[in-house]
Amino acid sequence: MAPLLDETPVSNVLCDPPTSMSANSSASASTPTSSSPLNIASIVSDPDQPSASSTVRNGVHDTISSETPSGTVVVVFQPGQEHIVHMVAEVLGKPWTTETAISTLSKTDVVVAGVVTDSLDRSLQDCDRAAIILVNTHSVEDGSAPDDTLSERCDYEFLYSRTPFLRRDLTRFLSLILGQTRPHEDLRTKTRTNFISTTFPDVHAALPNLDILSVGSDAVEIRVDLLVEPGCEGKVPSLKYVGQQLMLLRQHTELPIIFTTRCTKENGKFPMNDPSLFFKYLRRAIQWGVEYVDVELWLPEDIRRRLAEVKGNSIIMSAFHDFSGTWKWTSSDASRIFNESAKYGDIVKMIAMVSTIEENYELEYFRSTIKSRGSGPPLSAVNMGQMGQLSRALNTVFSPITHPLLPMIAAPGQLTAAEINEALHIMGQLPKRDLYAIGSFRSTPQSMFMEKCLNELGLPHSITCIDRGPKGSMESILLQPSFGGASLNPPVATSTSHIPILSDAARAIGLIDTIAATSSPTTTGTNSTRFIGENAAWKGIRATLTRDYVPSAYQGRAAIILSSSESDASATIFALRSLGVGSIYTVGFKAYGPLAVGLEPFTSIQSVKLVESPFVIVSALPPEKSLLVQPLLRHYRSNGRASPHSTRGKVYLDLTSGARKGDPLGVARSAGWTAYGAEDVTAWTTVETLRLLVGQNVPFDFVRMASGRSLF
Ligand SMILES: O=C1C[C@@](O)(C(=O)O)C[C@@H](O)[C@@H]1O
Repeated sequence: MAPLLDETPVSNVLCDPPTSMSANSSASASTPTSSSPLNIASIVSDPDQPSASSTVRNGVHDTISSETPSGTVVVVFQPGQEHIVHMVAEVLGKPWTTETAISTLSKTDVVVAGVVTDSLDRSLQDCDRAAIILVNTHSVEDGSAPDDTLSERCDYEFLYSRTPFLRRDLTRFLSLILGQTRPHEDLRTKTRTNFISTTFPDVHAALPNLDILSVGSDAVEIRVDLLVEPGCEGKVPSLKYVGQQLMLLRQHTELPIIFTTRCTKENGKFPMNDPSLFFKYLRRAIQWGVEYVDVELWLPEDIRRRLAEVKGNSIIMSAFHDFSGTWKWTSSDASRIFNESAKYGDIVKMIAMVSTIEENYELEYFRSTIKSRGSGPPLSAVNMGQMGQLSRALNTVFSPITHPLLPMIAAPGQLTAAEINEALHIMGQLPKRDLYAIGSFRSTPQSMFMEKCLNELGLPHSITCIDRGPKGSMESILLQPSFGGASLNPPVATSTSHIPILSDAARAIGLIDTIAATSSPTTTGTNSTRFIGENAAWKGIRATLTRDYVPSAYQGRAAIILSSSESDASATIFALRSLGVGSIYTVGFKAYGPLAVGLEPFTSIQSVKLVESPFVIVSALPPEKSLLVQPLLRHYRSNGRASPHSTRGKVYLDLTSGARKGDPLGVARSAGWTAYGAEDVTAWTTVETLRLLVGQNVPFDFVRMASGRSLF
């Protein structure tokens, strides 16, 4: 048997990572052995804070979604590419082995096992196939493609090249295939969703503008049929080429991808004489962990059913297009098509070419009859052609959009996100709102950025930056009749008057950083607007923490939070609890609010030394105290002898902003931590804030690019 990394007996390692130990427990094998000096006494709070069970997750019961994957993840790797097995284990926060008899492993708890391609047959002997998730991994760096039979044998396939994006792409892939992130769950709750139909023959051409292209989009469509493989012009691009193109696209956008093989009869280039070709490509897309797969309705039912059976965590978009110009939304065929699509589709897309404006009204009537059913998959329906443009503004579910920077439009009559918003505004569907960035000078750059986004998206709203000023001045803004929402930096307490409704997160955290407008229908048929106090910061923290680790990597693991006050730490506590962390040890503050239960304050240097190695440390210290975290980072450095590699201290998040003392991020990186600064959290939080304020998606990469390294 190949040794596990730390040479711990296999029986000890093939089990869940150690659960948290109380600060009062005596030292054990998992106690860090590093003897770095600790000098944090000056920030340790009084020991009178009662401690309670770390399993209590009050306030966040609705947000926990970090299930541990069930089954052994077997990573098939090419000779010489063992590093990919380590990386999978890292991302999952699990120990790994290159144990070759999988049958013995699958009876134990979750573990990552690497199997080199040549020994797959031997390794799988007597193995319960249902107990393992077989992931083929293949480096495309040398231009090669995986062996087709090997790909087909595996459940999933990860194509990679050694770029700075590899880790992030792997995390996203694993999170999706293991069901730990479900992007569609989030998108289905949005009032409107758009996707950008890219029409590039080669994804490379899209990369320089991808960030700007996808402002206002919730997903990116790759039109596989429009890809042109060099040397194979006029032919269906090979799976090898498609795989590389998809990998490239996914490495450059955090948005979910829609994989489309549009047929020749429906304005695409995929030949229709061999439906099994569609199955092959779409099945492979599912194996590649693509979030949305477009399955055309004309395909034989057997193919559609089989795709639905193997879809895993991908979402099937059933697609029907009619270009005849004679097809009618009022015909009985419309309902028949919807029902047939709904058999295997999670979303039903119906699109027809029209030549009169009335056909948009007919579509709206059809839409309302489908809505009135109250169940079944959502309908995404638009008309093509200039006369159909109205329907593109009225459709709310995954509206296909274009952008001036694309080489061509994907279908006649397509509009940009800005055009749709402008049309909605003119029709009275998107009234102008006065938005505010309320706070200190810190909110100015953020509000300037938001203003640019409003312009880019063609939104009619205004945004005004104002200082919070004396007590009561904010309240007077909230009472203005044209008030349309606000971002608050710094956040305000949930007790602030005139914000009567709170989200669950804001209530638990005790802070509001966004006031969002929600409109709901009244009994008289009109819409009434209400304002809700939200907290976007915790989502920014969670999104940052799950960039390089899947959510379950945090489950049951210890965390340390350093802060000068409970309020500076509360969004972090909430985010960590949403990831199901184990014990949370606190340094520098006492907690009394709804999130206090289960926190264990470090009471002395001794208690720091007695607890298990934390998986994550978050510092929310003010700049003048920022260096106080450095001894902890050194103490729990990642080369501690006692823990296996894949379970030792991992993530350091530094929420301190402004001129600071010391260089905690530098110290963390050199001590082996994956370290993030406040800028990442701020960018993710801005994504969430824009979504709450104006219901539009502005991708993280765009925010990060536009904000530079130091802005807001
Ligand atoms: O299904 C659709 C919709 C579409 O045909 C349109 O009409 O905008 C554009 C296609 O790229 C996409 O796959």
